[in-house]
Amino acid sequence: MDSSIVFIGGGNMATSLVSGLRSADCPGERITIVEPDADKRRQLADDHGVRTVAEADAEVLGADAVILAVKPQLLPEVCADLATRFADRRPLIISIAAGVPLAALAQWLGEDFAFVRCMPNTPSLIGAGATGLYAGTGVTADQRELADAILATAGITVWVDAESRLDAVTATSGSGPAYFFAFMEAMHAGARELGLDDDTARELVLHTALGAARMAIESGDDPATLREKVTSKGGTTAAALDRFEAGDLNALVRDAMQAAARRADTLGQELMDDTRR
Ligand SMILES: NC(=O)C1=CN([C@@H]2O[C@H](COP(=O)(O)OP(=O)(O)OC[C@H]3O[C@@H](n4cnc5c(N)ncnc54)[C@H](OP(=O)(O)O)[C@@H]3O)[C@@H](O)[C@H]2O)C=CC1
Ligand SMILES: O=C(O)[C@@H]1CCC=N1
Repeated sequence: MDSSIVFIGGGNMATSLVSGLRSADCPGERITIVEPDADKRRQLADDHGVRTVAEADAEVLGADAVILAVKPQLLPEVCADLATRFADRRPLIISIAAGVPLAALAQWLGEDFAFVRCMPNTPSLIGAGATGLYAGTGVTADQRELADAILATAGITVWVDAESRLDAVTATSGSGPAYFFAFMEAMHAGARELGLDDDTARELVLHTALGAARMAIESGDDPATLREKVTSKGGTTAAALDRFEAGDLNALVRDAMQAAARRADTLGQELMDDTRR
């Protein structure tokens, strides 16, 4: 890829995406990270061979794509500042901020930009990410291709045809890694309680998670079929799954995901309300 890409914010997600881009042979000199923290700038430059700057100027913002990778709560202020720094060139703006609607970005940055809103996840760091994307009006086919190419260096990409679906993507794959990590934590604790030492418990849990995910992807069978294949009648798995059912695991997961989706929705609304005041 030879497009020039600028990240606003050099935190966890920007690092994950830069790592994907560099692994896909995107030249370091085509990537600029705007990050106020000097230690982070040094680390990013050392680890990934990219250009880093403390503040964006018109030259930096004259790139092909500008990726907004700061916390949603900082976006109104960051965008208001950026809006004064663009020259005439209008790069594609790609936002990875959870919950922030394109209407809010247009309000803060200006209506004359093309926007793609997306939701990546942290496994992007190792090229195993999953990203949902939505293209706002005015995004050209080339810009859509560029956004897809950038995010595809970090894993799979899926496009949704309604912006509201990104809240569902956020609740599924954006926050999703944390659900699986929480489950691993719980299993790790459970294995220790059953008498396994810490390292053994950890190794068994992590490789079980990896094996289950790989099998679900590589076998093509759906998870319900794979679950049934593990579950011998009257056996140990049935004993455990019965406890999940007694605790209504399905309802709990549904409820948790709905809470995440609702939070994505209210996060954006709160920011828009704050900046209208
Ligand atoms: N974490 C996740 O799993 C996911 C996060 N997201 C979204 O990604 C975005 C970034 O999240 P994440 O990477 O976790 O957050 P981080 O806090 O790790 O990164 C944000 C970075 O932006 C820097 N920053 C602060 N102010 C400015 C500024 N004015 N100009 C440029 N950079 C600035 C921060 O520096 P400092 O720390 O010094 O303030 C920090 O390094 C969020 O909007 C989040 O919703 C999307 C998908 C998944
Ligand atoms: O928790 C959050 O708000 C961000 C968005 C998805 C994952 N992390």
